[in-house]
Amino acid sequence: MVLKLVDVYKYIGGDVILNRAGLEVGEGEIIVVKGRSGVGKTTLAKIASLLVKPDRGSVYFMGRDVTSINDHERSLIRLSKIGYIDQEYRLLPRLRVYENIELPLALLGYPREARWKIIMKVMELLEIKGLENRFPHELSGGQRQRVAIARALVKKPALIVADEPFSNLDEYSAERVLGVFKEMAKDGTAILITTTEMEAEYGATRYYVLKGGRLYVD
Ligand SMILES: Nc1ncnc2c1ncn2[C@@H]1O[C@H](COP(=O)(O)OP(=O)(O)OP(=O)(O)O)[C@@H](O)[C@H]1O
Repeated sequence: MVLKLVDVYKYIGGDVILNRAGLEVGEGEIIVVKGRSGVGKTTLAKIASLLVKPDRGSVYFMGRDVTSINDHERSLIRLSKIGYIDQEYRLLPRLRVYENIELPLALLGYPREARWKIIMKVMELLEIKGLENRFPHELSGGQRQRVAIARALVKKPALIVADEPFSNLDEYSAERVLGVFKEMAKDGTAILITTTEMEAEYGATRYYVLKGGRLYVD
């Protein structure tokens, strides 16, 4: 199992957002969490990507209990093993597209030549080649979203957590991104996707619905 959440609770401003939520994502699996707006999908995605700690419950990553590890260890795991696609993209505004996508590879010490090859391949797959030298504010919403996706994919993480990754994409681009996720799953990557589309059919391994703080298998 790549990721396992057990009896996770999260309280925000006195409200219980996650109420004994449990979830598993195995190697090569695509898991989709559906839920209406404001139900707690982003909160769940942040816990799944080790950005946020649950108030109660346990988080296991690659067989290890990571619930209480320190921030430094948490950052190292996130940098090397987890690709998080933020709903708001969070591209660095002063860096060009190429530099944004390059950042995780640079931090992981990939040599320049190898970085270039990997980045060009991923940009081609996501159909954003040619935008290398733009700044994030010079992109459309859908292009920004794909740059954020590219940045999460280049390091070939063990787990991808994608928080509403298709929300700004047209049908064609969404299909294309889903195709890339499926290829990565074939290579063993575990993928967790959230969506507000309650009828979504992504050819996933398993669907959950998040409701009242609980996750139900759909
Ligand atoms: N920092 C915060 N302070 C106060 N309330 C918050 C905070 N972050 C989230 N919430 C609340 O927690 C609940 C869950 O938010 P979350 O962003 O996880 O939902 P979501 O399902 O991802 O929503 P959406 O589909 O609209 O993105 C919401 O009611 C939200 O208002």
